[in-house]
Order: sequence, then structure tokens, then C-alpha cells
Amino acid sequence: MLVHMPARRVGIIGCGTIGSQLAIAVDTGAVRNASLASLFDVVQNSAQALKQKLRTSPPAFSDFDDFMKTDCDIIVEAASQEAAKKFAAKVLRAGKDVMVMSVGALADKALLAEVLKEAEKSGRRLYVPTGAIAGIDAIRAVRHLLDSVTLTTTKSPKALAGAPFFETSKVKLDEVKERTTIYEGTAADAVRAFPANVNVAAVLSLAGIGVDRTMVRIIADPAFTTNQHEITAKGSFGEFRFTVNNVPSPGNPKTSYLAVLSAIECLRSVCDDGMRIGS
Ligand SMILES: NC(=O)C1=CN([C@@H]2O[C@H](COP(=O)(O)OP(=O)(O)OC[C@H]3O[C@@H](n4cnc5c(N)ncnc54)[C@H](O)[C@@H]3O)[C@@H](O)[C@H]2O)C=CC1
Ligand SMILES: O=C([O-])CC(=O)C(=O)O
Repeated sequence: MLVHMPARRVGIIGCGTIGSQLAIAVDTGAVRNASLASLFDVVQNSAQALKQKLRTSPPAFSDFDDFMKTDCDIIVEAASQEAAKKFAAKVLRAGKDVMVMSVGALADKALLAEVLKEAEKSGRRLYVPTGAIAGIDAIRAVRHLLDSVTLTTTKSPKALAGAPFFETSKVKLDEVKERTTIYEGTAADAVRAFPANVNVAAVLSLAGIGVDRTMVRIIADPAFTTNQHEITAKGSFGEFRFTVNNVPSPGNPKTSYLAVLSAIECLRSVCDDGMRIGS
């Protein structure tokens, strides 16, 4: 007799680029053994507009408490670091799994400890997708042997625009006419300065040697049409170099299409009780 996990009821926080594609993947059956339970976005129209595109017409909310009253097993945050900070622990406390895309929020050690404590208390899980990079499986496997990890992110000025970094920096993006390194520092500082650009630095840090030892370099290159992330890692295991050259999402040049696909793949592996590939 085949015994399947019951279908997972999925709630989505943030109905933008990633949230919409994820909702469509569940709605169309591309994520098996899952159903869409509920949508939430601070912008009421965004949740409603997404609902109109779906076959299953899940309830759409702009109030978090109302959203949380719906029956969900897993809630995906695909909104902002602010949203991840506000809601991740609450979701776990309510007895639901949480998948976080705005992983930079978890660079805050006090928040990470609180979220992990809630996960332990409730017996639910925090899922962190690989996102817009590659090689996280290998980094995890050698985490105790790592000496250094560096992420070099190259994006067009258009994809970096609006980052809080520019509020205090001397760098003026509209004056960047050639490939320019605009930031070098720790992952902890990078995710605060570029909250919509290098959440991947937090994923890499959580998998490896932490936000204070993982170094980040950000390059603005007007000739770039892709979002490139290059990871170099060294240690007694040898040396890794992983480079991805990602097509940006049509709706949001900051977000790589790979991030959308990774979110879908992570949810698929959570919901489907079949084979799991990779560590
Ligand atoms: N981990 C990774 O590899 C990656 C993470 N990201 C992050 O994932 C998140 C989602 O990305 P996108 O879908 O491209 O963004 P988006 O800007 O296209 O959509 C975000 C949606 O969330 C809503 N929102 C923002 N703050 C909210 C809040 N406090 N409560 C409820 N709704 C809120 C917005 O109204 C918008 O509809 C962003 O934080 C982004 O930086 C993006 C790419 C890669
Ligand atoms: O999508 C990407 O290329 C990476 C990104 O925005 C992030 O990590 O926040």
C-alpha cells in the first residue's frame, strides 16, 4: 500500500515576482502534493491581482492576522527582510513551517536564535532555499574545513538602484560608466546595505562560516545584463569556485530568475515525499 503525506497547504507572504511564480507553480500542479491556502501582501491590490490569475482562487489579505487565521501547513516569505523579521518567528509559533527568501534578515543573530528556538519549541521547520546561487550543498559538506569564503556579485547599476547603501555612500550609481567595485565587507554588513541584492550572502554564510567571516564584494557593471554571483571557498578540503550568470526576472531586475526556480524547487522537495537528490 502506498502511504503519501497529506497535501501541504501553502500560504504566501509577498505577491511580487517570486510569490506570484510560486503561487502559479502550486496552482498549476507543478508543485505536487500541495494546494494554495492563502495570499498576503501589504499592498492589497497585489494579493488580489495574483488571486485573479489563479485557478483555485485562494483568499487574499492585506492584514497579517487575518491571513494567519487561514489553515496553512507552510508559509513562504517572499516579501522583504522587514517582513521576514516581523513574521518568521510568528509563523513557527503558530505551528506552521516557514520558508524564508529574504534570508538577509537571518544575519541578525538574535533574530536567528529566536526563529530557531520557535522552530524547536513548535517542532516545525525553517526552510532556506539555495536561491540565486549554486554550490550550497558542497559548502555545507565542508563547513568545518573552510578557511575563507568570498562572494563576488556583479549586477548592472539598474539592478542595484535603490539600495540603502547609496544613502550614505559617495558612490553615485548614475556616474558609474565602467565596471566598478562599489562595496567590500562582511556578509553581515552587505545584507543591510543591499537588502534586495545579496540575500544570497546570508544563505552562503548560514551554510558555511557565518556572516562575520564570509566576505562580499559588489561590482556595478553597466555592460552587464545578467546577475552574476561567484563564490570562492578555500580550506583543507581544497578549493571551490562556483559562478552563476543569471537572467534577471522579467518583473524585477534585482531578482534572478534562478531565485524563482529555486523557491519552487525547495517547495517541491518539502511537499513531495518522493526521491530527494543532493545533500
Ligand atoms: N534568497 C535569494 O536568493 C533571493 C532573495 N530575494 C528576496 O526575496 C524577496 C522577494 O523578492 P521578489 O519577489 O523579487 O520581490 P518583489 O519586490 O517583486 O515582491 C515583493 C512583494 O512583497 C510585498 N511586501 C513587501 N514587504 C512586505 C511586508 N512587510 N508584508 C507583506 N508584503 C510585503 C511587496 O508589496 C511586493 O508585492 C525580496 O526580499 C528579495 O530581496 C530575491 C532574490 C534572490
Ligand atoms: O537574485 C539575485 O541575483 C540575488 C538577490 O537578489 C539576492 O540575493 O537578494
